[in-house]
Amino acid sequence: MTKQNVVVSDCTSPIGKVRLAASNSGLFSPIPETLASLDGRLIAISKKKPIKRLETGGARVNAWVDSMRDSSPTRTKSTPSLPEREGKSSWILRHPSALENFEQIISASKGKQIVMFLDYDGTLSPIVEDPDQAFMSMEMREAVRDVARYFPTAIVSGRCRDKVYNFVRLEELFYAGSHGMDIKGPSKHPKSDKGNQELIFEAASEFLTMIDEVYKALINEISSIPGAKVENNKFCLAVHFRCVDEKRWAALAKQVRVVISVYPKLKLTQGRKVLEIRPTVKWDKGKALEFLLESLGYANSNDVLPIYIGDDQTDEDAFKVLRHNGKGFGILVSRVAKETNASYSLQEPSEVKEFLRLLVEHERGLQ
Ligand SMILES: O=P(O)(O)OC[C@H]1O[C@H](O[C@H]2O[C@H](CO)[C@@H](O)[C@H](O)[C@H]2O)[C@H](O)[C@@H](O)[C@@H]1O
Repeated sequence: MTKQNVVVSDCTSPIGKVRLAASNSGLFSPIPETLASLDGRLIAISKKKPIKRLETGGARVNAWVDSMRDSSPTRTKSTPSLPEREGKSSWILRHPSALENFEQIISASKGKQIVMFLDYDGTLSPIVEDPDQAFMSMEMREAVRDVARYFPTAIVSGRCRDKVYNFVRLEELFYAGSHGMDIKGPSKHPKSDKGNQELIFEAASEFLTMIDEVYKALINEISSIPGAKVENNKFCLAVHFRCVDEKRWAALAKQVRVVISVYPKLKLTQGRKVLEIRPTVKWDKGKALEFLLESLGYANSNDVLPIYIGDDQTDEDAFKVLRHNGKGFGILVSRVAKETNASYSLQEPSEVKEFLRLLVEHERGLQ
């Protein structure tokens, strides 16, 4: 790989500081276990399997490669076709379509303020090989813009906040980048209890230098692996292996783990064909969701219905918060059945767009 393959960050410097305690949580990644049916399609059911952090031995590397292989399950030839399957999936019964159950969601929102939380990659934009080309469609952008007219709306992404803003380009939204560690609100938002004061929050400012250091080390280390990319997401890093030959995944995983093994305050997690390096702060998309609800004046309120739509493992933190608080709904975007704390499901970004449109239509009908 040449260094031109390396994605260079366009992120800016820190604004404020919030110090949080470090945690040493373990790593979990989805391992497909069995197959079931989802609306007539074959689906692999994933189970979380704990993986110990930062060990670089052979068995551990194999475990990592297994979970890397399964981090974005796709249908293969060995997968039975639609008619080959029988029976109803218990998964789809537990996580029914948010489109087919739209009325149920609407009736739960009666007398409540919907607050919309949207993940970016795989939710608003389709998954593509080049992370810099993950554009959302004009129609999706319109749908998000319309939703934000009626409901406070936040984009919650693993990406650097500036980068995700550059993809979405809607000033009226809240943006939580770096998996929620970097939050900025619109300069004016009537619902915010901060009034017209701009909302800015950073959960891991003290890690900026470390992340930058690791970024440089990783660029150097993985430059020999064709297709590998490091993306600087400001408070975290993403090492992409979507374009790396599977035979090289073990080498890549090992190199990444060797680099971060000298940084005990960083942890390694997985997303869709991506290894993510994050500070061990107790902050995630779930905390960002709570923070934003509080900023909007809805802490401990029963008058709010948060809806969070996301496709990835890191979105589970937000789904968990909603489930735990018994308020609002998580909606998982996935074609395959996964262990999830989401209440509903949607298959792909086009269904997300449809769902957003239905919400807007419904709200317009009320006015
Ligand atoms: O929280 P998200 O907004 O979903 O961000 C998670 C990661 O998304 C991006 O990577 C993913 O999408 C890429 C473009 O479709 C794809 O090439 C990659 O394989 C996916 O993992 C983003 O590039 C990462 O920085 C984010 O952490």
